Amino acid sequence: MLVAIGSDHGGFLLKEEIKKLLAEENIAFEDFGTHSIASVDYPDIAKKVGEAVAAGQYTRGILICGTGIGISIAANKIKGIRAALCHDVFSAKMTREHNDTNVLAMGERVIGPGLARMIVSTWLATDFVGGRHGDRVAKISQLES
Ligand SMILES: O=C(CO)[C@H](O)[C@H](O)COP(=O)(O)O
Repeated sequence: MLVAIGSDHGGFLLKEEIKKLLAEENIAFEDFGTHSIASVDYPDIAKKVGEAVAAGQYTRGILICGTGIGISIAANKIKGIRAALCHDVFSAKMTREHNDTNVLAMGERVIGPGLARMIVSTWLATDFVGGRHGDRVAKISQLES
């Protein structure tokens, strides 16, 4: 498992918290920025992380902005990316089992670090179940061509 993580300024503090979690769980990661609370544009970060994941250089991506909405919309424009905005543990589990999502998005201005940690741990630990869900994910991929 190799995780690409990134945020805009609105998600910077939560990104730093999630990096601590990844280190605690011995999960390798690379930080694609931003590296301070100075204002940046979230599509630029989504592009860096999304393209790295879509290219197969990283197993999964984690993206954080203020709400998680903009950065997930941007990531989902990249071919091969299935990004899910999750602010609860149930959705984090189900989006891995049913949607095989390869990017998790969250909003620092929406949830606290404790819940965010649980969401990340659940999302990283949950496998795609395949079967009928595989057929549906294949149909999502067909929408890209
Ligand atoms: O949540 C976001 C996008 O969905 C951004 O983090 C948010 O729009 C940034 O806003 P501001 O420039 O006012 O800090």
